[in-house]
Amino acid sequence: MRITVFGSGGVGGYFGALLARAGHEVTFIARGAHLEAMRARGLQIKSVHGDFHLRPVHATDRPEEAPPADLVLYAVKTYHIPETVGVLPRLLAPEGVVLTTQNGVEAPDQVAAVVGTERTLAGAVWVVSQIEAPGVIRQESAFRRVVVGELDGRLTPRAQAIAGAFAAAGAEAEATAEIRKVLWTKFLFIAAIGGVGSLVRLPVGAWREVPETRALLEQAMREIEAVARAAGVPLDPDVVPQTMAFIDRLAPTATSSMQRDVEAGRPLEIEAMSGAVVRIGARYGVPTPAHAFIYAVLKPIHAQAQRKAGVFAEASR
Ligand SMILES: NC(=O)C1=CN([C@@H]2O[C@H](COP(=O)(O)OP(=O)(O)OC[C@H]3O[C@@H](n4cnc5c(N)ncnc54)[C@H](OP(=O)(O)O)[C@@H]3O)[C@@H](O)[C@H]2O)C=CC1
Ligand SMILES: CC(C)(CO)C(=O)C(=O)O
Repeated sequence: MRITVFGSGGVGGYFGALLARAGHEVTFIARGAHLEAMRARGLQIKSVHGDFHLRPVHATDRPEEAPPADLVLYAVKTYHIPETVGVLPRLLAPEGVVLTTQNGVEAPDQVAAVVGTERTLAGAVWVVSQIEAPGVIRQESAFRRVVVGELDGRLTPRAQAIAGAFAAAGAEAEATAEIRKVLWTKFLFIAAIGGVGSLVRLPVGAWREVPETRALLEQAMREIEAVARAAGVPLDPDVVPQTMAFIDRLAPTATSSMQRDVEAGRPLEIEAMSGAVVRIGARYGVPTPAHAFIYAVLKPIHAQAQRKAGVFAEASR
């Protein structure tokens, strides 16, 4: 397959590298020091599943230099979607599709609004992976799972072929006829633990058994469950106890990526997390006070980090 990775960070860089190692023709769209390092030294993967080094790699910051793609792996953060989504149609071959990888539940529809539902596949991704240094990705989790689905709920050969390509490259991957349910189930987990963890700012073992904090976590999950049901998403009846049990099994040192972003002063995907719960809840008349509170606290922290990131970007030009 001819693949373009748009956003070559923790997710795009890691899975793109796996796919390139498996023999696919991969172009990486990147920028800044990470792009320069990839051009100069290739892309180095440090992973619990084995280190490897792709060299040379085809990396560019000019989308027009990417050959028409059968698959675009779209892996920018959610706050970069508005400024990048317009480029996607130009990256695609006539039968090409975009696979979204973002946390949250809105990216697939944002992409479909630009490239069309028939050219959009939604992906749900489980991995812990990040840019450790320019040109270097560190992948830390035993899990590296991708679930792929059509927005209209059909189980199609193309979704199966793309999941098959990820599986052949080493990931756990499957195609599903229920991608909205999968995305919302992950959302219920990540927006709740990410939101509460970003307020508490301690590893999960320090707060999941504190009765008041546990109650807040459960309320944050129940609000997402209520919004999902109002939106017609058929979550499992016991999705909240299932997710609480999963959180109880996490290593006590675990944190979410949003919590790590808060602690590092990076921008946050807060609009796509609690922001989305509040917005979608309002659309269906579902009250979401816990997420409204989380959103109100984290929104200015995100804004401040974005201002700082803008200043640094300006200074490095
Ligand atoms: N990392 C993980 O373990 C997981 C992440 N996810 C989700 O996957 C999505 C991607 O996350 P992640 O991979 O961590 O994000 P990263 O920040 O690691 O990677 C995104 C990359 O896209 C780049 N980018 C953004 N805009 C452009 C542009 N216009 N041109 C070129 N490059 C651009 C960023 O560059 P720059 O830094 O310069 O902005 C960055 O290198 C998120 O929605 C996240 O929630 C889901 C599961 C796990
Ligand atoms: C929990 C995890 C690692 C699963 O992929 C995740 O998506 C995140 O921390 O944002």
